[in-house]
Amino acid sequence: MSTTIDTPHTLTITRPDDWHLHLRDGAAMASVLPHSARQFARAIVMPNLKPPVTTALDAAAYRERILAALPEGMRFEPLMTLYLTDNTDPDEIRRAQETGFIHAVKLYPAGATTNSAAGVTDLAKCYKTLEVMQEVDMPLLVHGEVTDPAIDIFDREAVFIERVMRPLRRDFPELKIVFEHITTKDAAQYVAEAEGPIAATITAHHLLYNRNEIFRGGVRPHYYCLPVLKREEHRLALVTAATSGDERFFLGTDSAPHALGAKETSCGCAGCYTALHAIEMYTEAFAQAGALDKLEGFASQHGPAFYGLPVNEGTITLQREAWTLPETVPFGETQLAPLNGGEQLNWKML
Ligand SMILES: NC(=O)N[C@@H](CC(=O)O)C(=O)O
Ligand SMILES: [Zn+2]
Ligand SMILES: [Zn+2]
Repeated sequence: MSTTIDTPHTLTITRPDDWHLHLRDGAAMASVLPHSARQFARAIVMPNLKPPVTTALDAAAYRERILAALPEGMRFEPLMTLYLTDNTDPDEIRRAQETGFIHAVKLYPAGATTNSAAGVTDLAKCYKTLEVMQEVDMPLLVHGEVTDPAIDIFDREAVFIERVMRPLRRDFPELKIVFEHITTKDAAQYVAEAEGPIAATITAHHLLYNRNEIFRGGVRPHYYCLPVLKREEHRLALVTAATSGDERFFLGTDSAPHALGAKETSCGCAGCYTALHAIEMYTEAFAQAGALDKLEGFASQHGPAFYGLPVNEGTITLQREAWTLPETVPFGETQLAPLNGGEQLNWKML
């Protein structure tokens, strides 16, 4: 770790939010929710449940289950999303907008990632719905990878920009878009240079690790997520974007819990569980870049500005102090392994 001698020992920032989070449902959700609520005041909650959250009614019920699972004394506001399908009714967008608690609609290209089978097969089928989203100012959140099996897995994000993102933004120039969990210099550059209402979330693991981590001394399934970790040059471009102070880039953990047995198997699920220690991971990444002064903007200010929400009241404090993460934590009836389980971290939230 290259944390230098003049790095401060404590850092206090406005309480952050997580603009991309998987909470799952039921007992599993009840296990992971307190981890996010410890650090974040709010989170954009992904709708890729089984079955997916496709209507305002589904989202209302899911929101109630989340609030009911929140431990006494903890405060946390789930910002709900809808899962876009080929058949999403444009009127559903108006209903969602009227709720006040649905803040975005999520595009999963069918087959691109975990629980995306019900996703969009052809964006042309969604144009009427996208028109209404643009009209009512409902953001579209995008898992930006093509699903064409002929495209190398490491190129799927860059190809998505050309095949999907550019035509989409040409046809809907006023539609608010978040390019979720960007992993390449291509995406960072595209967002930094694009005109109009586009932003990107960046995960802590894509700031800290490159693809070597998946194969360090053997296959390490807990480092496998989608979009998959990329080369070092891409990681460096993400660090540059996140620490630039550019309002278009903000925090989204993409913490994606899967039971231990679903990760450590012959065909393991995609997803890194980072909700346990996300803000400490981000702090490490910003400290390594000598950019701790840019963390508050990225973690606490740029996201609310994009979504048109107030910045949180209250603060959190991080201290430079070594602590060891548990190897596993409960996950409903079973266990899950957090990323970095059993390893030491350099920062601790007080
Ligand atoms: N990121 C992942 O690898 N997995 C996510 C889905 C997603 O965000 O693409 C999940 O739901 O498990
Ligand atoms: Zn995704
Ligand atoms: Zn995700």
